[in-house]
Formats: sequence, C-alpha cells, structure tokens
Amino acid sequence: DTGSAAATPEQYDIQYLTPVSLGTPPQILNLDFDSGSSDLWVFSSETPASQVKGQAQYNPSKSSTSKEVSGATWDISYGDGSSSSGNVYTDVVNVGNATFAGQAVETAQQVSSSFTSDTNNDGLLGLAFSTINTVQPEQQKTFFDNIRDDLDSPVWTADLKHNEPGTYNFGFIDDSLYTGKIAYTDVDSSDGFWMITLDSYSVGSSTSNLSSRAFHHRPSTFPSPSDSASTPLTGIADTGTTLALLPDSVCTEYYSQVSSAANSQTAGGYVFDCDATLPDFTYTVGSTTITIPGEYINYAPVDTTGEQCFGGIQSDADIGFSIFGDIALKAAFVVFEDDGSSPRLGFAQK
Ligand SMILES: O=C(NNC1=NCCC1)c1ccc(Br)cc1
Repeated sequence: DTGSAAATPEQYDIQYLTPVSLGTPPQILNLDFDSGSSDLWVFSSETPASQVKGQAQYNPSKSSTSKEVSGATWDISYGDGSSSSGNVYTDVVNVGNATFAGQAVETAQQVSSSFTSDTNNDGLLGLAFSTINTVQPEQQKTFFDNIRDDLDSPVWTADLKHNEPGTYNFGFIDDSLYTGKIAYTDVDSSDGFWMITLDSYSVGSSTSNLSSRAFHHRPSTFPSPSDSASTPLTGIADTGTTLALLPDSVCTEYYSQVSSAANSQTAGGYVFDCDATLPDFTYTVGSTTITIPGEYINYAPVDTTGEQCFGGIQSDADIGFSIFGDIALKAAFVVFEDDGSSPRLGFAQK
C-alpha cells in the first residue's frame, strides 16, 4: 500500500492542508498533518454550530462503516494554546489511496476560538508517536502506526514548499522530490515526538562567524566563538508548528545580522523592517546541509501597514529543546521512518 496527497499552504504558509477521505460514502475533509501531535480529530456533526465557521464536518451517522468507541473521549491542547475535545469513532480513512479500515476518528464536541476562526481547517491528523494520543480510557493509534505494516516501506515523507503545494507521501520515497543524498539521524521518541539533534547550524555565509575567518592570531581578548559551525541543535520536527523556534542564543546571533531587528514585546517576538535583507539559516544533518533562504524567514507583516515584519525564527522560550517547524522543514525533503522499533529522520536537499 502507498499513498500520496497534496499539502497546500494557507496564506503565509501558516499551515498546510491535505484532503482526507473518511467513511462510506467518502466524506472529504482538509486536515492539518501534524508531526507534533498524535490525535486524528475532525469538525463533526457534534461540533456546536456556534463553533463552526465554514469548516467541513464529518457526520458518523452518515457513514455505513462508522462505529462509536463506547465510553471513549479525547481532550488535547497544542503548543500555540489552542485546544479541542470530544468523542471517538472508528471508520475507514483514506489518504491519497493509503487506507485503514478501523482508524480512530475523534469527533470534536468543543474547539477553541482559533480553530473556529481557521475556516479552511477541518481538523488535524496526528503523525507523532501514538504514546501521546489523548484518547481515554483506551489510547488509540495514529494513522501511520495503523497502516505502517501494510505500507511498502515503513515511511512517510514531507515535501512542504513555500507558497505552493507540496506533497505528503506514505509508504515510499519518491526520488524525484530531492537532490543529493538523504542523510538520516536517530530519533529519540521517548517524549512521543520526532526529536533529533542537528549536527550544526550557521547564520548567513559562514564567514559571519569569527571562527571561520583566518583569525589565526585571534587576540586572547576575543571571545572563543560558540563556533555554531559545530554547535548541535536538539529539537522536534513539527509540521504542525509554523515557525522555527530556536534557542535564544541562536535568535540573538541571527537577528544581530539584521540592523532593523528588535525583539518586540508587543509583537510577541523578533520583528524587522519588511524591506530588510535577511541572512540565510543553514543546518546540517550528517553530510547533508539544508539552507533556509533568508526570504523564508521574512514570515509575514505584523499589521496591515506592512512596515514591520515578523521573523520566521523565534525563541523556543526555554522549553528545553527547539521546534523545527514549517519554516525549517519546507527547505528540505524530510523522511519520517519508523519500523516500530528504531525511528529515524532523513533530510535531503531539493
Ligand atoms: O502543538 C504542537 N504542534 N502542533 C500544533 N501546533 C498548533 C496546532 C498543531 C507542539 C508540539 C510540541 C511542542 Br514542544 C510544542 C508544540
């Protein structure tokens, strides 16, 4: 079995939506595929009309293959403060022809205001590890965990793009989607996330770091550079988070290269003149180097005047690890591999 479906960005690539078929006859909903969570939940016939604003709704009573999971409930909160909760059914779920008959479909009885106002988002499809699925009393499996053994290969891949549709594939690696080689790194899934350590990062052209200049005679008064060219970054690969949330030290280093940049309390992070030229941000996984073009890091205007723009790199607010969200992932072809025992992440240029 394999599947392939388009990942279409909303404005400013704030999120990517992918069509999913639920039930019999098929009910098509556009879901946010989220490698940072593990619940498949949908706007439904059980969502109060006051909380629905244009979203498609899954109606289990209109599906001949739906079954209620007796006594099961779910309740989830996301890193951006949004939340939702409700009941649970199983039904057939099809993503680009990859199909599982008994997938847990979590119907929303409550969604927070940011989901209500997100009119094109009909729900989320979690692709983190099933250990953090929120269904009680019996935890449910993610779509990937369910279909993994039926897939030609135990992988799904993300080819997210800036301001144009990309692709989520299940069960195969499409060699036409990347260049060079895929470098793999082991995943620590103990927190339920795709957590990895990037070998190094660099801001702008590498000459920006003291260590890369011919400072053979660096006066002893010069700070011994953090030498980001070999400083690792630990974090989670999260397709459901828009920005790249990195350590304060990295944010300071990056925005020190942008003369108009400031860390604004009112805007909630680093902002700069919208006409600023931003440096690239590069990270390496083994022998593969991924470069996020500076343009991708000019995320969006702060307001309608279009004078100040919000940065795509922001602080991880000392949560203890970074969040490699869409800003970081859309520069790469990413392989999420899990044979059920030793998960790995692969990165390739494209
Ligand atoms: O919620 C998280 N990722 N997904 C989504 N964000 C917004 C809607 C979906 C998330 C996961 C882990 C950490 Br640590 C921080 C945030």
